[in-house]
Amino acid sequence: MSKAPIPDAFPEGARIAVLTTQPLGRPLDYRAPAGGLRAGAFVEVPLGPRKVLGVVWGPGTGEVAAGKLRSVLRVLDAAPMRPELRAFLERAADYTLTPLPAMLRLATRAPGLGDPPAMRRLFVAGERAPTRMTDARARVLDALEAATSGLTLAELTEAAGVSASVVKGLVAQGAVAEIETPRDAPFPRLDPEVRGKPLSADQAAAAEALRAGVAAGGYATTLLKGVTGSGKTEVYLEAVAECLARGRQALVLLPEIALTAEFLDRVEARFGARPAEWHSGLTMTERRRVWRMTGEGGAQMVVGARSALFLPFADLGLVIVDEEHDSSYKQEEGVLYNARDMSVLRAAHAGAQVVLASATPSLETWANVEAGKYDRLELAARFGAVLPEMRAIDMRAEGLPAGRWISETLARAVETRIAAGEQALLFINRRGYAPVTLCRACGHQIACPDCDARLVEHRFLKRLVCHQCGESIPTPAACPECGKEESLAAIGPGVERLAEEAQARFPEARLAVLSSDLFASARALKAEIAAIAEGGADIVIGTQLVAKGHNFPLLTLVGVIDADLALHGSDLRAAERTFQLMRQVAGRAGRKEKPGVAMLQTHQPDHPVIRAILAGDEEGFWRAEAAARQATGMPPYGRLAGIILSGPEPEPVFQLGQALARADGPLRRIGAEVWGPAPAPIARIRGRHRVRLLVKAAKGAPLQPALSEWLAQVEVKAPLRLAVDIDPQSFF
Ligand SMILES: Nc1ncnc2c1ncn2[C@@H]1O[C@H](COP(=O)(O)OP(=O)(O)OP(=O)(O)O)[C@@H](O)[C@H]1O
Ligand SMILES: [Zn+2]
Repeated sequence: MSKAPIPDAFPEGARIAVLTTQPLGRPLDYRAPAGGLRAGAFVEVPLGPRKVLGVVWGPGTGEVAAGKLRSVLRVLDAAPMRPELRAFLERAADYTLTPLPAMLRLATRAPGLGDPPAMRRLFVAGERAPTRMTDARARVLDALEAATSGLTLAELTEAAGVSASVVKGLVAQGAVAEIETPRDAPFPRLDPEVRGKPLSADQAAAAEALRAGVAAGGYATTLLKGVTGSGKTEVYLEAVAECLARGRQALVLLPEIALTAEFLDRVEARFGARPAEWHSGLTMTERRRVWRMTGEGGAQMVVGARSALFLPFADLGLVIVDEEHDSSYKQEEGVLYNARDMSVLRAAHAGAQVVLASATPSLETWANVEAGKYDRLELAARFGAVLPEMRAIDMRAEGLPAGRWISETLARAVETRIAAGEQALLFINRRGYAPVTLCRACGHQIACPDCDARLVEHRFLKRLVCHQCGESIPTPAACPECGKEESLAAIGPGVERLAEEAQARFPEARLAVLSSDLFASARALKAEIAAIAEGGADIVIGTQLVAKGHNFPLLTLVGVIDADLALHGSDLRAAERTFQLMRQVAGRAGRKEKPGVAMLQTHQPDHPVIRAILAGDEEGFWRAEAAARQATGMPPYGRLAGIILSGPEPEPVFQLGQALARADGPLRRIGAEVWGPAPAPIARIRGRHRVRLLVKAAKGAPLQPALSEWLAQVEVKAPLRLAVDIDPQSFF
């Protein structure tokens, strides 16, 4: 049966369907305005008394009576949304069971995106130094230096925390200049012909294979697996070069903003200019420019966080997902999606190549390679360096006194490194000073009033902080339960406490503590990372922030304080996560001339996961892990969906869960099982009680339609809420 072609140009008066970002579910019918319009056009339409943004989705469906049909108010001056992106949004909405308008919102996150081109006044650094430097003036100059392009007066005063008169004063002295520029200028051209670094034979072979994929065009996904420090970045930049040379656009996703600074420098070295950036730290002006320029082809390359994959690329040819195993690619709030998986989906629609780069790929990706869905390229050796030696420190034999966490063996190794002018990293995956604050008099543990979680002491902030909701209280002097003074004791280590111990143990050493909550801004964090790379510290103490892709040339020793920490969760991925994290953090050691060592403090040196980490037997580890998941039908060999119900009172939440469990017919029909309802491991967050159900289905089962049918049977009325998490990564 052949379908009639769907027209994509509509004359004045034609009935069209417009999808808005309002929570209505489906597109609504409108009438095309004078001059007609095309499918994909961005429009403004009336909705009740309001004017809202929408996209022409296709011909009208006829659900609005002809007499009630309202006309499109205006067609916005923006490149129409391409069929590729519209199709992707529909598929992504179906896959994640997200209403289409919420998906559209992800793709339209730029202010004033339909405004006509205009000039505006920006402030940039001037030629001269200010006559007299003050704190306020220094902040203005810092803010200008940090901005990717100039800033408006409002952005500059906001970023620097100064009044407009400070800026005007600097302009008068020539230390700040005003320029008139088009609101949305194209980004500087990247030149793929600038020569890259000479590649090793392995690197060149992998780069050639990636180039060939890009040259062939069309969709394919390749895993670029390379040990830490093997030069994956250099290799995939060659694929970017090929893509740019063919006039198509490239997107590089990074898991962490703190990684972008170093990465942008490398791009500039390779292509002679900096690419566009997309992440939560952008100003509104920058956002709008990036959004428009990706749509008009004025941005050849975008480096960004996960939401960059919803940008309106004019011709997307390549997507790189760096550190593809990283759990931060899963968005855990709002629309629940995995940016790695959605990148593959987007690329399939756009006819683009995908490169998933990692030293420790996810089991999902490994399984897709095994199944022949993804290609695989391998970099087995470090570039100009050797892999670190891995050792265990058996903590049962160390006899460490209570309240101390650095073993003698590790401490001596640190001293040796410092004496040699090298750096050591002490790694603990826990923010704050101590995870538990306990009253020695009455045994009370201080908890968050709104969450089922203990408050974590942050001594640096002098507060107790809830890691679930972010609320905090000043650290009390007396027990809030029994009132006894000076009875509160910190139990267990966090990164701040470890720093305290290290300072006492190595009084001469210069310490740098890297934890996301110790930095007021992403910029301050980037500056600290750059300072460490240049040798500005002897000992780096860090959380998982330091495990990811940083290059610290002087770092030769990594000490993991508690390698067992993540091993024992009920989490399905506990083994996989531990393996990845330990291999990644160890991979920070010995990346240049001097060889490195990683020492893992553990109480279970014979645990199979710890042994696999030490032996570096990756294929063996993956095969064992895959076999275990296969035996239980767990992902990636089976499918899961989490249902999270919440509400201010526990009873109605449970009743809703029970109603769902009883009505499991649609799930049973596809052979799926439902577990629960059960209180969530964190049974209350922000005052809302939480209940979970877990649906498990066979790999090929039509899970989403069954879930839709199942969930449609119950009515979820405010204040109750229901969230669906397809392929859940977390189970809290
Ligand atoms: N061909 C090359 N010529 C010169 N330097 C190189 C080359 N390949 C890699 N390097 C250098 O080696 C270091 C490691 O490379 P890169 O950061 O690309 O590794 P990676 O595989 O991404 O590591 P990780 O997985 O640990 O993040 C970098 O400092 C990089 O500049
Ligand atoms: Zn809380």
